[in-house]
Amino acid sequence: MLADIETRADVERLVRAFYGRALTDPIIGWIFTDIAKLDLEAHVPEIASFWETILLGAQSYRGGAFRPHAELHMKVRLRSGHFERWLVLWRETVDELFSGERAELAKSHALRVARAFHGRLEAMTAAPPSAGLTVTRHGPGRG
Ligand code: HEM
Repeated sequence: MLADIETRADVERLVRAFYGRALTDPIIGWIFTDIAKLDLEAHVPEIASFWETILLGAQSYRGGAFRPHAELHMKVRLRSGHFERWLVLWRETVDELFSGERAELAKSHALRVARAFHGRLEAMTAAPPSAGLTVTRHGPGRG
């Protein structure tokens, strides 16, 4: 039986394992490697802090997670199929490594964030910032 997510080291292991899949994925890999040119070593501490804050109550994440996705969306439209794929890879990675309450929360929270991101991106596409809207951050800053 697998253990639950307990420490920041666990969170980092999860995040690294996820990117191991995501970066080579035939559906979304190119977005990270060719478009965002993701610097994984710079990115892992940020995203680990995001998940540590949600799963372990660490408050180590400073917020603003939506912004890089809005920037990405301007270059290459992030569609629901991309988010669906992201979620499949995330769930597979969580289930492969962990089991328990926090593992479940990691999956359910990802679904909520993916829906929120996608909804905001679609709204942006309908009325892009160049049409007079400003991209702002709402809520507690974790979205
Ligand atoms: C198709 C879907 C997605 C793509 C292509 C994508 C891609 C990216 C990229 C390229 C970055 C920026 C890395 C950087 O330059 O620092 C990023 C950051 C991030 N993403 Fe995503 N992402 C996706 C979905 C999600 C979802 C569903 C979540 C939520 C669970 C999420 C959470 C984050 C967080 C927390 C950051 C860090 C933001 C920061 O630096 O503070 N992403 N993502």
